[in-house]
Amino acid sequence: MQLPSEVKVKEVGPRDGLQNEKEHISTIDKIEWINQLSETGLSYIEITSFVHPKWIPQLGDAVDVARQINRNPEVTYAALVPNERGLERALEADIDEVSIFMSASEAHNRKNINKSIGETYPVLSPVVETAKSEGKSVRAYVSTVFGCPYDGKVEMNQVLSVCERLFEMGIDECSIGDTIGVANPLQVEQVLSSLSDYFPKDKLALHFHNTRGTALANVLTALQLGFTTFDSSLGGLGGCPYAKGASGNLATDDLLYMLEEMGIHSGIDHRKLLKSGEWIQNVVGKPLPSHHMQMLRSGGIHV
Ligand SMILES: CC(C)(COP(=O)([O-])OP(=O)([O-])OC[C@H]1O[C@@H](n2cnc3c(N)ncnc32)[C@H](O)[C@@H]1OP(=O)([O-])[O-])[C@@H](O)C(=O)NCCC(=O)NCCSC(=O)C[C@@](C)(O)CC(=O)[O-]
Repeated sequence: MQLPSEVKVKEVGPRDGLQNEKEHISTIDKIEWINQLSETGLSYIEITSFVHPKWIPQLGDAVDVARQINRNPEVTYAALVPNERGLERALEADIDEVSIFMSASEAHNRKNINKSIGETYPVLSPVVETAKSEGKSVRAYVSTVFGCPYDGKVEMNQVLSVCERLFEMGIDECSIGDTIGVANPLQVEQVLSSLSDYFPKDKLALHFHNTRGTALANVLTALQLGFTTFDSSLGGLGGCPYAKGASGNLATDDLLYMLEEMGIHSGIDHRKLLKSGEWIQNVVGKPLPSHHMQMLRSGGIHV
């Protein structure tokens, strides 16, 4: 089996993981969690979101969180930004990387950001331009690539067209999202083969959800095709509140186990990561879905 020797894992727990939590998590706890994650060897953490606080109340403290964390110079601190107002707040908070986002399907795009796909480009284009002129790198998410909770199947041409427009704007990386966890390895192979006909593999990341238990199988397929950047959330926390049925991101702890056992280096300390997973599990006050968190709870492993 042909596999890369090294991958980059992008931790999205503090943003994607927490955005769907109903119970308010205090700003102090968010900061403490990000500080812990910053010492695990992760090189990239998406810490919050500068969307409208009415749409995602849990992350309404984005500026305070971003300003008060301890910045480890080895870590890139990123945040979601939907528009120029969000960018103003992100720049005020001195975020390292700006993550814009939109969907490959019309219905999810509208439910999530209140605009059609066509109306979204002119909103995002000045965000990319200003962010770049301020010296920030920009990543884009394309959601619902493998299926939409409202429109169903998403045509590959639509995915390619959205990615092309985003790269034309000047983004540095595009994260391909299985927002509702419907993808399977065969589909991943088909979609990634098409994408790599048009865009360099090292400019694409994979953002899988484990809603139906297929996330790690999808990662393995992507690894075999030479993709090396994966988004994940510690403990499997997370999901998009504007996609019905979207649950659990691919869990960083489970991903890391598989990578390590296959000899693929990520630079992350699994034990420190699990300790931090136990800590945030106590804060959110409910069992986290990852396999490693289940094993910790049952006493099958200890940290
Ligand atoms: C995009 C909007 C803002 C449009 O929402 P809108 O209501 O259409 O906004 P608007 O542009 O019409 O502005 C209305 C008011 O909101 C203010 N406003 C406008 N923007 C902001 C802002 N950024 N921060 C603070 N305030 C803001 C703006 O200033 C204005 O204030 P007023 O003039 O009325 O006083 C809204 O729909 C929104 O915030 N949506 C975000 C929803 C969200 O975060 N969803 C979860 C993201 S997860 C995801 O997408 C999937 C992903 C990335 O994880 C990958 C995957 O799994 O596929």
